[in-house]
Amino acid sequence: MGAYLNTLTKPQGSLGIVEEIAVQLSRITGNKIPDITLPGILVFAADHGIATEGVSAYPQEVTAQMVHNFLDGGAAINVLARQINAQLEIVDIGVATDIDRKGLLQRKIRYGTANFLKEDSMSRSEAMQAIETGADIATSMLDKGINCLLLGEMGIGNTTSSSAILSVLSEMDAMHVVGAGTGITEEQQNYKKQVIRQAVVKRQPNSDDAIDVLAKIGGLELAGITGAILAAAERKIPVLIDGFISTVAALIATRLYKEAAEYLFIGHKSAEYGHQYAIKLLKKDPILDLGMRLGEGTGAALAFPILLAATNIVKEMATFESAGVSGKV
Ligand SMILES: Cc1cc2ncn([C@H]3O[C@H](COP(=O)(O)O)[C@@H](O)[C@H]3O)c2cc1C
Ligand SMILES: O=C(O)c1cccnc1
Repeated sequence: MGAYLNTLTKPQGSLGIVEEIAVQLSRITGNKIPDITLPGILVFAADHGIATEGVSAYPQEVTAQMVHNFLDGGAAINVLARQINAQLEIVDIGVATDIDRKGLLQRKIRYGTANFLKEDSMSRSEAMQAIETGADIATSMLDKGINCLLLGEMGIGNTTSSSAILSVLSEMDAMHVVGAGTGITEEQQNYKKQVIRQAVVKRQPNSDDAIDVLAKIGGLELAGITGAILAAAERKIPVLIDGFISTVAALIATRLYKEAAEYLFIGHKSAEYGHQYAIKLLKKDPILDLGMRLGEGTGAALAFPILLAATNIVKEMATFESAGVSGKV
């Protein structure tokens, strides 16, 4: 693929990272001209018991309210999904209340996680069920012809769970992995760090056992994303990851199946403080850096046109030979 890119009418390497993306996409799909024209977005929604510790700027009920907003088409991810003609599915994998709405994929494992400062977020079997659910839903999306998977989440309190997981997997103190989430003050961030430190000491997640980490301090939507990544990797389908939370779920996926990393693109660099360390652990460079810190899959949806551009370059550009342009001297 690299050699073919050098036959196209441009100075060698001049399309920079777009060329690297083209190479990775062709490696993933096994096609010189990868087809990613049917993007699908999965947004996993779930609640977090840790939200009762006052670690978010918004109350827990916003999770369910945003699910309604997703189904009504009014959230940021709806706008961006429409812009790229992506199929968008919303999954209730663990919202704390029942949501009876047409169009919602109702795959609730439990009514939110437990407060992991006091007890394990969920049982090991619930964590595994949530991973399987994510894999199942992704597989049925791929069965319908989706050839590029974009992943997002909604869950008030989930930056606390993600930071806790990252601190365990990176062996870094909470100081380095905690950020403002939805916009908490510095004082609240200090408290969030303390909560994470205490919870990790109490829960003792085994950093060599990613399922144990998910069960003890994780979230159901994170587990869903992990499962969706594993399913896409199995089908050799590229996956576009969003921001901090979904990158942490991707880290879990690569701990379960190292080769999953090959299928991943990080859509953007989140403004959430710990994201830089999460992407460093994954050994990936984010595509965009727009100062965003939203989640929902928005950074993935914004990066998708860059992936599409990489495939169109390969598909449509003339070669030096076909265009009669002189090559390198
Ligand atoms: C209205 C609204 C829409 C959102 N969409 C995504 N998030 C993002 O913020 C939450 C994580 O931040 P924290 O850990 O501070 O609660 C997640 O739901 C994430 O998806 C939202 C948050 C809010 C308030
Ligand atoms: O980067 C993210 O995904 C993110 C950051 C802050 C809040 N919600 C999501």
